[in-house]
Amino acid sequence: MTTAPASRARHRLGVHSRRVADAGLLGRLPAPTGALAWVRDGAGLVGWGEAARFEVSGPDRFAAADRWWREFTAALEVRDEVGVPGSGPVAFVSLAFADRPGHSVLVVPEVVAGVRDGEAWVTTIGGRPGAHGGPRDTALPGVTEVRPVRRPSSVRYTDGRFPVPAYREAVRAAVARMRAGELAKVVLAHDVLAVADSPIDERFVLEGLARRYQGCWVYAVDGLVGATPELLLRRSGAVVDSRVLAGTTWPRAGVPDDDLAAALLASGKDLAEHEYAVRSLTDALRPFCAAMSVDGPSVLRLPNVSHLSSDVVGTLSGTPSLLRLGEALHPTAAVGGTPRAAAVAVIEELEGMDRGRYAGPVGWVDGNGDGELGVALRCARVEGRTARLFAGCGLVADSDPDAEVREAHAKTQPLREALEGP
Ligand SMILES: C=C(O[C@H]1C=CC=C(C(=O)O)[C@@H]1O)C(=O)O
Repeated sequence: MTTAPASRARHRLGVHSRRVADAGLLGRLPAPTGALAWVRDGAGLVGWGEAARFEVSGPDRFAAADRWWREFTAALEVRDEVGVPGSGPVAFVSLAFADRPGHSVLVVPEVVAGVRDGEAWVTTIGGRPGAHGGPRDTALPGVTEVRPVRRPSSVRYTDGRFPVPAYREAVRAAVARMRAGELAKVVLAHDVLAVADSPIDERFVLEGLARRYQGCWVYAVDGLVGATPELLLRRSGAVVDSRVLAGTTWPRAGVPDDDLAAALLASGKDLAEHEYAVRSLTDALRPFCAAMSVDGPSVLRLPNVSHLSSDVVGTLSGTPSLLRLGEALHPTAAVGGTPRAAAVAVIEELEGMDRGRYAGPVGWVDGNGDGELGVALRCARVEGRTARLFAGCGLVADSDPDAEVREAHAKTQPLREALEGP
């Protein structure tokens, strides 16, 4: 299913990026819903309004999104006074994990506020060419008021479509299949439903995540809100980089963090999980690169969990767009498994739920094909008073179902905290 872009996109739209004073990012989002964000430690992009939207599903979703974005940007009249990745036209991206049923979306905001290397700018998209304010404008276009951020006074939790007891059984079944040699690794996830007493303000969740999960990419696209520590791929011209995570431990009473980190680095099970994930990424990226290097694993410490982490950097040999590179890489064995096709089939069979955009690529692309795509982890799909939280764990032949249930619970902590507030 492909939805045509808004009819406005057929006319020649104006895009204007200009420098402004840095006034923060998340605090500028004007409304409780419809937030667009990709922010890490105060830098990144936020957007609001909708100049155009593209929706697609199916195995062709990356290519269709890429084609639509190229056509859309080719028809724009761009005045970019900033000239960095993320200035000029930008689309926020959130793609489905699976080929089916899946629902992927690109949203082009009317206004984007960006911060990069201490430099701030605003981009307006969709006005008549040349109609935007000049450098003396101080008010942000498209914003009449920033509505106060609301917090729910209570949140309760209830089963999602794939509750914990069924998840534990699915983990057991997957482990049996791996012991029988059917596949080497698979990542199984489950969901939890949070129900608040009032409509959830996406900005409240984003701000809570940004405060507690520094070093993570805090994101919101079309109601999917989260803070991911994992970067599928960033493209800045000819340079690409990725942060691969797999292999996890979590705080336990009486065990010093340093001991947990040392045990993680020495755990054969976690090192194997990690190695599958790194290899899936590097094998898929290598054909596009003239050079590539891997640094890791080391331990990435977050407030709720610690992960084995490797950073991959490559130099592209051609000029594939970020979306086309994402198509080759997704899903890595950090969210799918090894071999990929067998793992995806086992996920579909044993989870029996639609992951939606959880564990899919999320982030932004610009008019040069640059951008950042994270792996949509530690997230919730927010709709009115409900938020559907997702968490998954990489499994290998010697995984323990009870430990995986505890690990998945630790991975929902960021969203539970952000929904409930301080
Ligand atoms: C699938 C998730 O995490 C992945 C990323 C880091 C570590 C993982 C692990 O150790 O299982 C998972 O591969 C999730 O958070 O839902």
